Amino acid sequence: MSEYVYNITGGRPLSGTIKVSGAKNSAVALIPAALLADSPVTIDGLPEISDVHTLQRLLEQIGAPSTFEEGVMTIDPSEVEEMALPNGDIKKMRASYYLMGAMLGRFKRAVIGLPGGCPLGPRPIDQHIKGFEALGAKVTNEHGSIYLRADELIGAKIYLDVASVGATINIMLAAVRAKGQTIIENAAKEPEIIDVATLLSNMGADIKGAGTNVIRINGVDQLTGTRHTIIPDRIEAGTYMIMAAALGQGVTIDNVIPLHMEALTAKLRELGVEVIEREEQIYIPERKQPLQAVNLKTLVYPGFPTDLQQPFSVLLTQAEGSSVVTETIYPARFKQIDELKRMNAKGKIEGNSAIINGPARLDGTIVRASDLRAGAALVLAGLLAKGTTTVEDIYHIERGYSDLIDKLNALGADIRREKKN
Ligand SMILES: CC(=O)N[C@H]1[C@@H](OP(=O)(O)OP(=O)(O)OC[C@H]2O[C@@H](n3ccc(=O)[nH]c3=O)[C@H](O)[C@@H]2O)O[C@H](CO)[C@@H](O)[C@@H]1O
Ligand SMILES: C=C(OP(=O)(O)O)C(=O)O
Repeated sequence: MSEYVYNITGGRPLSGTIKVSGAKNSAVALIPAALLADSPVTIDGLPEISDVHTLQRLLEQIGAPSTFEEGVMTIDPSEVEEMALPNGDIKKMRASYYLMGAMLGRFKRAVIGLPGGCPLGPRPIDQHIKGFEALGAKVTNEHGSIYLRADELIGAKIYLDVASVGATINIMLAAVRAKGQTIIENAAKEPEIIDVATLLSNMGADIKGAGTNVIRINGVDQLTGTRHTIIPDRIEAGTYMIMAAALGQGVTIDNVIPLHMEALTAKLRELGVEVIEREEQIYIPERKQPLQAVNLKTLVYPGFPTDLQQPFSVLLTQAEGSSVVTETIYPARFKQIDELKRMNAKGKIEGNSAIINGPARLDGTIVRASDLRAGAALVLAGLLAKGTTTVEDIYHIERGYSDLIDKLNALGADIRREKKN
């Protein structure tokens, strides 16, 4: 439960330039990765989101203090201690699981509580554990904490049953300090994995193939501090592209890597939206034609990202015809649909698909963000709706969007963060 809500007055067009922050899903791995160094690591361009602050507190607890100002964080891991992190902040986010790989790599031991994060249906970590075990760790679950213990870590060949982002990065974090070579097969290929591999390589690690489905890591004895600039957040950028497609009178999305956006760009064009790619920007001009229904399937990168499915489904409520959205990553990731129906959207869920019929004129009401991207979806619904929309449980949204309100209000939106009545 959150004390604050977003009150959104809908129907206002968006225009101007919006700047994307550093990627949440990189940030939450880069910060734990710094624990593997023997001297300070500086990361530039971090987003101001609660997941970053939560990690900062967790690092502080284990003796790695940091400073964080204007997106620049310097972490001093030189005195970090092997301490258990069973409860509290560890449960407030998903990616606290990266402390397992980082602590295992550094100390060959770790005790870390099971993570929290968005409730998207089952989110097992069996592939992370399989990887740690292959490297020689004994892994047990005791009273809700994962205990990892190894005499030494030894490189191994690990085939992931699913191309998991978290497992790929977590295994990489431990394997950079293992003896000999680790090969991760069926590795995930998301851009955030390349970003983490870049930081680790600049710290002295030997990693080849990040961004492909086979990653080879030769373990090293020591990693040292460095400075790294994070990649832009492709999910934040995508959220703004979708908002611009819905309500834009000419919106420039700045600080984006257009190559990372290709699946969304192609889908938007299919829907009837013009998308102009520039070097580090994407421009969405005012739409001159109605949106046409499209079908969509979420896939691992470079397919359509599951994290954009929920905001995109709101755009589909505005399209003419019937769209089918199929989730292959998290089959039950459709909690936004019931809330959208309360706002007059027409749709239903069948198995791992949502069928959305449009166009619908959305009406403002009180809705609840069940998770981060459902929250972003409801903000867009509120921007489109007639009257006022109140979005509750915004703490989910603030886990992943940096300065969302200021950025959107600067484009012409009317969103107020207010105490719940
Ligand atoms: C912090 C972070 O980066 N979060 C992202 C990361 O989450 P996360 O790393 O948790 O997602 P994964 O890539 O691991 O999960 C993908 C699929 O694999 C399954 N799975 C995963 C691990 C495992 O050990 N066993 C298993 O079965 C999951 O249930 C899911 O169906 O990637 C997801 C998929 O792109 C995104 O939605 C999240 O925003
Ligand atoms: C699911 C997400 O985040 P997390 O993995 O941190 O819960 C997300 O960013 O959409």
